[in-house]
Amino acid sequence: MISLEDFFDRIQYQIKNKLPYTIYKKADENVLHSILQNDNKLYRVKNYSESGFIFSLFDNERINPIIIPLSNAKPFSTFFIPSEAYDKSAMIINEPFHFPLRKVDYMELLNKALNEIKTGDMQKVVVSRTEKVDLKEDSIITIFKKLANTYTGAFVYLWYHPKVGTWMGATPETLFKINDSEFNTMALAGTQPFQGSMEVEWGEKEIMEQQLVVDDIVNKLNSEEFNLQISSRYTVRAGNILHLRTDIKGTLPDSNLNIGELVNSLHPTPAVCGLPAEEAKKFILKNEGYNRKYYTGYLGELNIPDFKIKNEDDLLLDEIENEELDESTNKKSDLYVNLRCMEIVGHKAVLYVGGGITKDSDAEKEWEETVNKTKVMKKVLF
Ligand SMILES: C=C(O[C@@H]1C=C(C(=O)O)C=C[C@H]1O)C(=O)O
Repeated sequence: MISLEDFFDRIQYQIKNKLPYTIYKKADENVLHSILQNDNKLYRVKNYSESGFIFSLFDNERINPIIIPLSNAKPFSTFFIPSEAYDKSAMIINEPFHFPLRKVDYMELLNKALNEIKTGDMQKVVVSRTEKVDLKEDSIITIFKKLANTYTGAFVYLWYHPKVGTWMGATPETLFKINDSEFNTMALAGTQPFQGSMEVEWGEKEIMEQQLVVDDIVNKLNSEEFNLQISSRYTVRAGNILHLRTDIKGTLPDSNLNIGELVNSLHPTPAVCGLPAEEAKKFILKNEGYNRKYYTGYLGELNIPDFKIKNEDDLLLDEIENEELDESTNKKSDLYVNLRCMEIVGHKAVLYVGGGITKDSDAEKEWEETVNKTKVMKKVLF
């Protein structure tokens, strides 16, 4: 472990020298991890046997994820105690939208999606939009620290590559985790604003929308082979909003399982695309009117040695050197869906937000949902 100051000095070095890096903090852990690339090349995943931090587009059919490979990068970790865990009250942010997307355009997209669902074969489609805001704070490190302090229950990350750009987010959604033969994932869908209580009622629309995600994951995984255990559905909080969540866990049927195959069978889940997936994706690419890029893609650790740094007791661990990563170290993968994220472009942030549409959706409410989702990012920007 290195000191917090040393940790951020090393990040500043990367920024100054335009070298790729990522910083991230997992949910409910008090450790910041970083992986700092030694050169400025753009590496891509070849066969998912590599170790590193991966970053994938939503539309990943023709292009493999970017990787910051441990073979050309150094991982560092530091102890980090969030100083401002999220407040108990709902967040109210009254700020003008600087570059508002015309609501009418989004309403048109929502109505088109609804119409397609009612007249065609699609059961669900997730549509989305962007919103551009001016940054008041110039330092992305400061914004990242605020994000990590505020959303202690999320996977919070900052990612930079000179050939791609800067992305940051606080996502509540796991694509999957693999530790040895243990496999964990979740179905997260359905949204309502957090208004001070977790004891809330969910409408039929949200329950059905989330159940579609559960069923789809279970179908794709082959329940018996994975020996799946499925939790009951419960409410989780992600900042100013609540979601429905089901945990799904199992055992990998084959220790040589190709992670790439698993990724490609699960992504994109109906939580970010729709059902049937192909039709929903086609609808999205044709009608959304902008490029999602890495929003609703996936990101995180691929085959990373298990450093077992989770709390203060592990502080004695020394800086982790690449030399220590031998074949016998247990390797874990921990991948997330890129939600509640933004792209930093100059002095502006492009916020990405969306929501699932089913036959029972109300366009006005879906618009409101995206407005609420932007507040997750705006809370740390204003
Ligand atoms: C698409 C997003 O979130 C997804 C859509 C949700 C919904 O429609 O209720 C809920 C959680 C996520 O699975 C987003 O945050 O942009």
